[in-house]
Amino acid sequence: MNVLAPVRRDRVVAALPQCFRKEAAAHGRPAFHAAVAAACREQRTGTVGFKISKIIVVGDLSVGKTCLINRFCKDTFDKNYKATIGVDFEMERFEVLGVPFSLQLWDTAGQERFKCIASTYYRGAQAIVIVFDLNDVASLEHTRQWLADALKENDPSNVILFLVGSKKDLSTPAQYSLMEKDALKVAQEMQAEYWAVSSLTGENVRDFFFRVAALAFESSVLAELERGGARRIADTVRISSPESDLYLTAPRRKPKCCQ
Ligand SMILES: Nc1nc2c(ncn2[C@@H]2O[C@H](COP(=O)(O)OP(=O)(O)OP(=O)(O)O)[C@@H](O)[C@H]2O)c(=O)[nH]1
Repeated sequence: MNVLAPVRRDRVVAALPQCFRKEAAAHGRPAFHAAVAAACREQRTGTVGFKISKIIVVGDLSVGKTCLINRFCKDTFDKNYKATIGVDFEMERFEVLGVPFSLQLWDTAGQERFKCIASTYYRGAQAIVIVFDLNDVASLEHTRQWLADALKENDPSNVILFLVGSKKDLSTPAQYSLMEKDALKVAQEMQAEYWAVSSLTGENVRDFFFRVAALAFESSVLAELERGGARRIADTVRISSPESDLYLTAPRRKPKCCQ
């Protein structure tokens, strides 16, 4: 018996959502990986349809992590600041290329005194979203430390990274373009995909989370195909090497700032 409600029609992903800036994108492909599209068409996605993908959202206090999640999940915006104590999470169900896929979005505390509670929830993330305030250069500088802390609990070769500038509505175009230059440099250094959003106006918020869902889904299907392929080969010839076409995704190096 299916006890879950059907996926909302506005959470259906039928094509790969595009990146925000080509210079700092997880990949520049215009469409889903061909192997992923074929697996979905032929219903060969294994356990991916039952998977809940954990996404952690980290960054300095008051940069707008809670507002970002609330804008997407509840379409609300609160102008009053209420610190997150420890962690909180929201679930969002999607359908990607016809396959159900859920994101568990973990909102973590940015305040130093709650950080040790929050960091105990970092483990097992499929994507790390590091948020900074586009109007506060110190919050951008601190993103390297947030990434280093989050990677202590996760395998750097297996997570997708996003660097998100928040409160875009508060910066003038001139201020924004200056900040974006620095942010792109940091994103490239981290090998993170860069986005700029406003939770007040909603600008880019939906596009951003759709991209997160799509990339997490794509990497889950690729991992499933690799596992399936590896099992089949192990049954016969017992060969596997990173050069073989079993490895559909290139293992990512540890970001320079965390070496
Ligand atoms: N103008 C504007 N204000 C924002 C935006 N996003 C968040 N804020 C404001 O920034 C303040 C902090 O937002 P939160 O989402 O609570 O920040 P947080 O990062 O979750 O903070 P911690 O829980 O302490 O880590 C609040 O007063 C929000 O109203 C935005 O896009 N535009």
